[in-house]
Amino acid sequence: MKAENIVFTYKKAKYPVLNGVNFELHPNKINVLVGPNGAGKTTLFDLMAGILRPQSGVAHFPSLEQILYITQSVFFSPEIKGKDFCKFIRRISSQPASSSCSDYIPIDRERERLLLQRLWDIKIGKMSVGERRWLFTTMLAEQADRELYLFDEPTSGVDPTSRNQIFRMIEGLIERNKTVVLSTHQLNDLKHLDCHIIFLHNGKIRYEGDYGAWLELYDTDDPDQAFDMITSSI
Ligand SMILES: Nc1ncnc2c1ncn2[C@@H]1O[C@H](COP(=O)(O)OP(=O)(O)OP(=O)(O)O)[C@@H](O)[C@H]1O
Repeated sequence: MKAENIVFTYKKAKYPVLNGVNFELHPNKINVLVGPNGAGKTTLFDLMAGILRPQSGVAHFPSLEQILYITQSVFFSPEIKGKDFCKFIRRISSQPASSSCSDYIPIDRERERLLLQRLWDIKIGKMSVGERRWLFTTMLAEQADRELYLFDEPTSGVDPTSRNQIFRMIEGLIERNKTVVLSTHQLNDLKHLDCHIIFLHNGKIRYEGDYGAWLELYDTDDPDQAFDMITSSI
């Protein structure tokens, strides 16, 4: 799965957001899209999902039926409860919807089972931002069987324990040979993960490769410093 020389300009915009973007997704690592606010990460997700089409260049990604794309704002009625959401996701994945909370998270993931139990009878509108994001990301990714998973900032607003749970779930997808791309501004979270970094800035990919090699390139062990250096040098 790769992008070749993608150029994309929004209608009425003076300049292209993406101006000759090339990268190739790594099948066995967590692909992480990094870049400053407004760099075009969400735009690139929309292009990978086929929601937007490039003005030129070629996007080699599966068709939308083979993609699970969890955007920053998944909308569900605030009136439905955690359990209604879980059952709904089961039904649209053509699986029987169980009324038992414990059927939705494997038995060895005790903390996540407790969290789901807590959210089971709470309305989505009354959950915190982080609780809602954890529920949407975990349930959708666990139930849907796709080739490519796109997560736009899945851990934003989520506490460290739940962020870890989301990363464990993502590692599980990779073990099942799924391709995963996520975006994040929390670069320290990536330290202990096997990541393929795709760094987008000023319309182009400025770095693509291993997370450790990226830090070595900037002679630092602080990813925020490497981020600062890459964005100030161009
Ligand atoms: N629908 C749109 N029409 C016009 N311009 C847009 C549209 N959506 C985004 N943009 C512009 O395109 C640029 C890239 O936006 P995008 O949301 O892809 O960035 P991002 O890297 O995801 O940012 P962030 O890290 O803040 O989420 C921004 O300058 C934004 O203002």
